[in-house]
Amino acid sequence: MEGSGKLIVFSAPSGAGKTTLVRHLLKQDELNLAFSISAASRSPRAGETEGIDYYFLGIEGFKKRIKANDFLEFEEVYKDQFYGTLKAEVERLWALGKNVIFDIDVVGGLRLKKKFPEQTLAIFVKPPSINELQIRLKNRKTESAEKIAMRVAKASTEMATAPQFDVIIKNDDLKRAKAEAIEVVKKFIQD
Ligand SMILES: Nc1nc2c(ncn2[C@@H]2O[C@H](COP(=O)(O)OP(=O)(O)O)[C@@H](O)[C@H]2O)c(=O)[nH]1
Ligand SMILES: Nc1ncnc2c1ncn2[C@@H]1O[C@H](COP(=O)(O)OP(=O)(O)O)[C@@H](O)[C@H]1O
Repeated sequence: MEGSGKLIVFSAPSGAGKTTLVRHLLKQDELNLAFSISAASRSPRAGETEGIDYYFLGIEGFKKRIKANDFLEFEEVYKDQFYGTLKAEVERLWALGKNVIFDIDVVGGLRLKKKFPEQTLAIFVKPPSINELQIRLKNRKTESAEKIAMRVAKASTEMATAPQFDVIIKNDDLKRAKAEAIEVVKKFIQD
């Protein structure tokens, strides 16, 4: 797969604030970004829309696409919960002349960086602490206590991958983190 667009990857433990930062960047027209809509094996949450937040394939549908070699990368992010980037999605956005921005897990993020080393800026969003992650996920009210525990349990291993990323943005003060995100992405796109 080839294309001239750039890839901006945001990875972090769940609750660190990637979605918040990515949404903010998408509002900056001068960055010419488009969001890579991932495929997911899970069902939509309240407020999520098919083809906007994810392509919700269901577990069987997802496995079919794995067999067909349709993914650029995919991961079983949590037990029995698959997420992945479809090749066709990145091709679609490159064809529109866009730089593509991703909200994906740390393993997927590093895999994309390896596949497209020159074209990719891999950003790790670092939460102030694991305890703060738990508080944010509780406040977000989208996950059951069990699912929060599962996400928090994974956070330490994910935090250990931070040094492999090109940039680490600490998301303590959100306003500052947003400004830093714009600055690093702008610089990468202009270079
Ligand atoms: N490898 C990979 N991970 C993804 C992809 N899309 C989403 N994820 C990750 O899957 C995890 C779960 O996403 P989600 O259920 O929306 O939970 P949230 O992070 O708590 O909002 C997050 O860590 C996402 O970054 C993808 O295409 N590939
Ligand atoms: N700097 C911050 N301080 C406090 N709360 C934050 C901050 N950044 C994000 N949040 C909140 O924390 C929760 C998790 O953020 P989200 O962007 O959904 O994370 P992720 O996509 O990494 O799981 C959301 O409810 C969000 O509004």
